[in-house]
Order: sequence, then structure tokens, then C-alpha cells
Amino acid sequence: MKKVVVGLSGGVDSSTAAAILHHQGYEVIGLTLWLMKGKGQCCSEGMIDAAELCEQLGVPHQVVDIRDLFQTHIVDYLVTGYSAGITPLPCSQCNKTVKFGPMVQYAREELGCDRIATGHYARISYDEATGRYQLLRAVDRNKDQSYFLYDLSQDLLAATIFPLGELEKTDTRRIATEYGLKTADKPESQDLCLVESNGSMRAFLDKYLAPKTGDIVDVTGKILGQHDGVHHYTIGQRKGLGIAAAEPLYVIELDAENNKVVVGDRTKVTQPECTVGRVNWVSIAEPSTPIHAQVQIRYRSTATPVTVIPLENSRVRLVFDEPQFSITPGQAAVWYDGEKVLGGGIIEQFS
Ligand SMILES: Nc1ncnc2c1ncn2[C@@H]1O[C@H](COP(=O)(O)OP(=O)(O)OP(=O)(O)O)[C@@H](O)[C@H]1O
Repeated sequence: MKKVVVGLSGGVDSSTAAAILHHQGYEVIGLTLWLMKGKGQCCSEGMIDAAELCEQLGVPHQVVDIRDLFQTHIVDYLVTGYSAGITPLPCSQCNKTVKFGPMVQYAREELGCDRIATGHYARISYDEATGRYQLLRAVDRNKDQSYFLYDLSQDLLAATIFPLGELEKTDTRRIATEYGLKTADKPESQDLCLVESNGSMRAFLDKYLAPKTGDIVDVTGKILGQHDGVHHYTIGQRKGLGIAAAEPLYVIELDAENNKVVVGDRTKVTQPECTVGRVNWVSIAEPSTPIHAQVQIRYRSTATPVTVIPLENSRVRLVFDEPQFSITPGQAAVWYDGEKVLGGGIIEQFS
């Protein structure tokens, strides 16, 4: 029988992914990564739901404590990034370094199993012509999580199954109900796990970073107001600045070194290009000449036409057909050819 290790968070998506594979005849082993202390998904509540699901399916369930790894690669990464004036994206980093990497390693080394599955909404296909695994958007575009998965290596993609990639979310709920899964009616997680477990990103950061009062200035250096720490702001932010001005003002630079938040009008936060580092090429090998693609510079943004110019050291320059608003250092830029993820990386600081 084909064996698969299914990553279980205790939510309806991973539960249904496990149930589908179980009903397809796979020998399923449930695996929950213990990511952090506290209540909520990825913590003890999630583990109990995952254990109950495995009991219901009659499959084994294992828990691996990787709280130290999560602390180093996600919590410390976020705190260091925010204090340096960038807005790091934890999810793609978490998928590669905390979830898929350790899951595949544990499956191979401890369970003698070479396949893993998760409840992500994305698809993987193998291209015979190039010998590469391709990452594709989910059929349910509203749930598509390919943006967060661009950093997976070929080895990890080769080992992974996404049983929900061809389904609409409503199908997932229906299948969960048909199978009578205990998690069938469990509400969706609405936000980043750290935001859910701490109430807000501000509350999370306040646990690690002390308030540090500084000036909010315009591009000429004129003081317009005060802030309580650059880590509380993000590029393109308009609300919550506490400044009265004739025209709308946006955060255009976070100068952590001088503890200043710089604001300006919309034109100052709209750029024709940016550079991207730590690039991972997914569905195609790194090209030697510029390519045309469609890029997303944040999770919910619409893919927009771009020229991707390869640079040295796993970097690229993105030149947008239309200048883009609020390009945020630390967030991922992921470029597609239609539904296919070509590559992605982390937007670099450009001040
Ligand atoms: N702590 C964990 N241990 C093992 N696998 C996990 C864990 N957290 C998430 N995953 C896997 O990653 C997938 C996507 O996680 P995400 O945080 O986006 O949850 P989700 O879309 O709300 O899914 P779910 O409904 O399963 O919680 C999950 O479906 C699951 O397979």
C-alpha cells in the first residue's frame, strides 16, 4: 500500500486531505508539528483535533515538537525584520523551513515514507520535457495558496501531494461532511497564525520589542508627528498615522537606523521597479535573459504584467508595465505564467 504522511493542523482542510487519501487507499500517517505555545491552531487545541481525526479514521498520529525551529526561523525572523524597518512575510518561510522541510525529513528518516500531503490549495504537475516539477494555482482561485509556496525546492515538490488543489472550498466542506469528519464545521482561520494567537501583529511584536518614540517626518525632514516604534508601521500605510494633512499621506520609508517614519503623497510610494533577492525558480530553470510574466507583490494583489530581469546571486530586477503602489520590502514577489508559478523571492529594501 502507498504510504503518505499528512500534515494535520486540526483544521477542516488538512482533515479532508487526510480523509481523501485514506479513502483512496493510501496508508495515512497523521503528523502534527507543534509550532508554538498557547491556544489555537498549531498549538495544543489543533493537536487534539488532529488526534481525534486520526482516531476517527483509524490511522496513527504523531506529534513532533519543533517549537525551537519555529522560534528561530519565524518568531526571531519577524522580530528582527520589523525592528529593521521591513515587513517580513512569515508564511513562505514557514512552509519551506518549518513545515515541508522537516515533514519530508521526518517522513523519510523516521517513517520510511517518501510522500507527504497537506491541505494547501495549490497543484503540482511534472513536466516531462524539462524534468521539473511545476507549481500551479489552485482551481479555487479565491483559496489559492501558491503565492506562499513559491520557495519550495524541486525535491520538496517531488515529495508532496496537494489533495485539495482541484477542489473548490465548498467541495472540501461537503466532502468533510459526507465523511462525517469531526472538523467539518470548524471555522476558517482568518489570519496569520501568529496574529490569531496574539490578537494582532502589534500585540505579537509588543511582546518582543519595547516602544521607541521617534519622529514622523516628510521628505524634507519636517516633523509632522510622533510614532512609538518603526516596527508598528509598514510601507504604504495610510491609516493610524495620527497626522492631519491636506492630502492623504502614506508611509514611504521606515528609517530604523534613525528611528524615523517618513511619509509622503501617493506618488512617492508608487514605483516602476524593484529588486528581489533569495529567488527560487520553480516551474522553469533560471533563465539567462529577461522574461515576461505576471507578478503578485502581495498575497491578495492582482497579478500584473512585469519583465523579470535575472541578476547575479539569486536576485532579479522586476520592471512593471505599470508602476506599482506600496511595494513592501520583506514581502514576497511571485511571478507567474498564467496559472504556473515561475519563481519568486523577497522584495529588497530600496531607499
Ligand atoms: N502544525 C502543523 N502541523 C502539520 N501540518 C500543518 C500544520 N499547520 C499547517 N499544516 C499543513 O499546512 C496546510 C496549510 O496550512 P494553513 O495554516 O494554511 O491552514 P488552513 O488552510 O487553515 O488549513 P487547515 O484547515 O487544515 O487548518 C494545512 O492544511 C496542513 O496540511
